[in-house]
Amino acid sequence: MSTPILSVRALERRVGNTEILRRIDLDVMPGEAIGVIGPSGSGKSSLLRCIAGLDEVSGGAVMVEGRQTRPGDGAVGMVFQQFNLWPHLTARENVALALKLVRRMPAADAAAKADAALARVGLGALGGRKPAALSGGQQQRVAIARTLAMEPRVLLFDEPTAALDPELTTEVLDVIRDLAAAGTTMLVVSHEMGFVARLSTRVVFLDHGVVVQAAPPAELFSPRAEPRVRSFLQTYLDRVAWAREA
Ligand SMILES: Nc1ncnc2c1ncn2[C@@H]1O[C@H](COP(=O)(O)OP(=O)(O)OP(=O)(O)O)[C@@H](O)[C@H]1O
Repeated sequence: MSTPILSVRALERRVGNTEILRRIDLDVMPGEAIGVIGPSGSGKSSLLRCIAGLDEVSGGAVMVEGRQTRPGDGAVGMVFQQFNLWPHLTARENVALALKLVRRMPAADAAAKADAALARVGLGALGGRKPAALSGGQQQRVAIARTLAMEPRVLLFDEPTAALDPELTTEVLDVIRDLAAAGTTMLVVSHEMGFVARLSTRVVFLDHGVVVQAAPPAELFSPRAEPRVRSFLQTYLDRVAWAREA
């Protein structure tokens, strides 16, 4: 029996009187891709941000490989909706920056590692370009390479395609799918339901800061799913049906 790579235990986040996350428990096995879905405001981003140590938790624990995570330990890496690349730096320099500043890696080693990370997202030939000379999809792939280069044990994606024009989402989703196929452990928050259904080993449905159901996609995306899950997913099916008719 393998042991979880990520354990979330009774995780709570409160801001004032608002309970944002209520005793979340989640064990993620090595190589799992966990889709996180749920209504707007249900706590999806907060869950990822708490796992990454970016939001303060009010109770509980986040452990990676049995050790409680600490800010800056690099155990968890996160990719955001916004790419946040430095406009004056090339793709390679953007990826290498944290390797030099945080990991204290010599410049030549950091550049080589950045090139390897860019190659993994299909941008091996574009390391010398600045963000303005890249498409939105390519910029997001640079942001993914930047996170990969730090070699986190667990990768978190928070709406990675939400800032992209629809025609640019596929290339980013393909990169995430390839990383999952290569055994990267990941949690993905996305409204791309078809992608989540195909990618995930399990899908977690959050509502009001509570895990309503966590199950393989075939169970969650089925008529037997918990009623709240079903009615949420129905809105997506309706939208697809509407688009077909339009
Ligand atoms: N710093 C904060 N202070 C107060 N309330 C907050 C704070 N951060 C988040 N919230 C609230 O917590 C709830 C969960 O927010 P969160 O962004 O995690 O939800 P979400 O499921 O990711 O939503 P969406 O799909 O719209 O991005 C929301 O009601 C939000 O308004």
